[in-house]
Amino acid sequence: MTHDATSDMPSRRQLRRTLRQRRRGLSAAQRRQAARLLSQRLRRLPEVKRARRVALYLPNDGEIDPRPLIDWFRRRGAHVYLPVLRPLSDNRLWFVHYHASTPMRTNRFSIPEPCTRHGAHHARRLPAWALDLVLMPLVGFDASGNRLGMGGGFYDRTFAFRRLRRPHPCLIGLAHDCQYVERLPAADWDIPLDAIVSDARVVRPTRT
Ligand SMILES: Nc1nc2c(c(=O)[nH]1)N(C=O)[C@@H](CNc1ccc(C(=O)N[C@@H](CCC(=O)O)C(=O)O)cc1)CN2
Ligand SMILES: Nc1ncnc2c1ncn2[C@@H]1O[C@H](COP(=O)(O)OP(=O)(O)OP(=O)(O)O)[C@@H](O)[C@H]1O
Repeated sequence: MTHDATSDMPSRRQLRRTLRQRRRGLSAAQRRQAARLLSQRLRRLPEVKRARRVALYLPNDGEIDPRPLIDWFRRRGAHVYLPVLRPLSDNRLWFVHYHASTPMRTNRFSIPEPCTRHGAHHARRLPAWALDLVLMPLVGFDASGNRLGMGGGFYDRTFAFRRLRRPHPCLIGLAHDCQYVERLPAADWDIPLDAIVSDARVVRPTRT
């Protein structure tokens, strides 16, 4: 009989369902407040202050909203990028420069993303390794800094190279604090994050 430390925990699928419901259940006022607190917390972190090329995301499915940071980054002369699903469906992400007049389209998950068909935007596309900082969405996080995502493995695949080439880019998961669980069942392919920041805490992973 096989036995492992995660066998008595709810499955990743069950956890995803519960935690996604939980974040979607927050009121508009709670979301606004959480986004404000998150932004204040992030602005104090040295790796955030230092970053020149930053990827964030447009919130979907109750995710905590990183958009209050966009103007702050721009004022500091940093460039902001958004994830774009790579065509040919290899389940990896590209990052495309994002500003007020960036042409957008919705991807197959109905999330808006910069439209890369627009010729001028090809040049504004960065591979993942060229970023300084990636603020990534998550569904669940735990005290050791493990991350549970939407289940597509997009971020895991895109940043798999970082196992070999640490510490660049810096990876920070963002969450509503209600997405915290004491212990997540980790998977072999999970990429280690440098920190997870919520409206109420900063988790620095304990493993190296
Ligand atoms: N805001 C945001 N952008 C992101 C991600 C994310 O998690 N959040 N991603 C992080 O990887 C990538 C997209 N990955 C996603 C994976 C699954 C679903 C999702 O909603 N799945 C639905 C089924 C939707 C459908 O098939 O039409 C579901 O599971 O219920 C969304 C995004 C890239 N962009
Ligand atoms: N580096 C990788 N190479 C190949 N397959 C991978 C890699 N990372 C993850 N996968 C595959 O992707 C699938 C989804 O992974 P997982 O459940 O960890 O996604 P997630 O981290 O929750 O999602 P996301 O990163 O999109 O937010 C798994 O079936 C896994 O086999």
